[in-house]
Amino acid sequence: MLEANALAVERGGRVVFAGLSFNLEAGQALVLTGANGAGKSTLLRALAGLVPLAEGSLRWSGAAALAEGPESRLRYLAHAEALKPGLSVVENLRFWARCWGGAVEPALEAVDLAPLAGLPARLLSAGQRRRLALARLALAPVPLWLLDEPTVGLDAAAIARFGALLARHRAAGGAVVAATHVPLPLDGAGELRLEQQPWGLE
Ligand SMILES: Nc1ncnc2c1ncn2[C@@H]1O[C@H](COP(=O)(O)OP(=O)(O)OP(=O)(O)O)[C@@H](O)[C@H]1O
Repeated sequence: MLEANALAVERGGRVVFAGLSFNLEAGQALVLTGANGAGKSTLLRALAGLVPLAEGSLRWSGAAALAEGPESRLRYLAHAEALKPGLSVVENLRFWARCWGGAVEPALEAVDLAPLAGLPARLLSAGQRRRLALARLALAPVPLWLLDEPTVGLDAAAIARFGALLARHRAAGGAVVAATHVPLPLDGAGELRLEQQPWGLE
């Protein structure tokens, strides 16, 4: 699905990482680990096409991955939930469903937020906000999910539900790349450990 070859990214004139290569096939998961500042978020942003590559190449394959633009190929969930605080839970999801398609009710059910559907997003707890962000993944299917510390703030039940969502995505041929400092519910995932660059330790 995705072949990353000798990737390098520079930020602020410094090399964040270089020479990173990996392959991701349908159904596979890759967990990015490494110290603070090692470049996990930067790699996710580069895979999402939000940060330019200084070197290397990304090659996509498969009809779904090549269809139209990045929106049909991947979902990127950053640290920030990017919610609209004045809109209710269900209105937030409807906004994204208008962009990407998909059904709102099953997505709310997938993260157990249906009972809070009418609540303004500004009133959600930290874990509920994170669950609403994750609900976006359950809208329209895309081949690749890029997730930055997706379980931060989630309780045990929410992590289990998220694990089920990940498993359904992978069983349907989806792939996952996730940055994390804690174990994730991703059976059989590979690990790519990013090493801190020397300047990051100064
Ligand atoms: N726009 C930028 N300009 C300059 N340096 C940047 C920029 N964005 C990120 N960096 C630097 O790139 C390095 C990697 O940052 P990144 O956020 O990718 O690390 P991370 O591994 O995700 O860290 P954490 O575990 O703390 O989330 C850091 O040293 C950071 O300061």
